Amino acid sequence: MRIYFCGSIRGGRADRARYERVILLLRRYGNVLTEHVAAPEVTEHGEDAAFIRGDKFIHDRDLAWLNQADVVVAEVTQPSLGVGYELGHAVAMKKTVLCLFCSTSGRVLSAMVRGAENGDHFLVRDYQEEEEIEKILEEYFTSHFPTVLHHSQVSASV
Ligand SMILES: O=c1[nH]c(=O)n([C@H]2C[C@H](O)[C@@H](COP(=O)(O)O)O2)cc1CO
Repeated sequence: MRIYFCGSIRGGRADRARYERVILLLRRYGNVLTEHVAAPEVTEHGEDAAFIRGDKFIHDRDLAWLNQADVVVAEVTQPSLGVGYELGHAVAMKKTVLCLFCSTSGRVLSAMVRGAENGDHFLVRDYQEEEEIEKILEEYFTSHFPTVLHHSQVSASV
């Protein structure tokens, strides 16, 4: 199972540590293609600040990964143009998408994300506390990918 995780980078890094926890949990279900989204060395300037390969490289690489992905999981609390763009492409590619939104953040999620919810291939799940994410993911992968081998023996320390 190839998982494309989306989280804000140039939109702001306030939730970076949360992305790290989500990625640790996602590893139970498959290979996370975009682990760099949670990397502490990736600042709000983006990866390019660290690797100097350019925005075109980042864009084309990420769309190729998105194309390969079996599922897209996005943490959408911190608004991000890049995450919105990825979600639009994911819908166009007919990917299965789960968005996670922290309802106690004081933010209101974009209608273009909340309104894309269709009860099936595009879901938005609200949580109040980070601790709820583990259960949300477990329920999601169990119901949407019942045949996927759960790597539950791999203890993700979160
Ligand atoms: O350096 C980067 N590397 C990268 O992979 N991205 C992708 C992955 C993230 O899910 C998303 C973040 O977009 P933004 O930077 O607009 O917040 O875009 C975005 C950037 C910087 O825009």
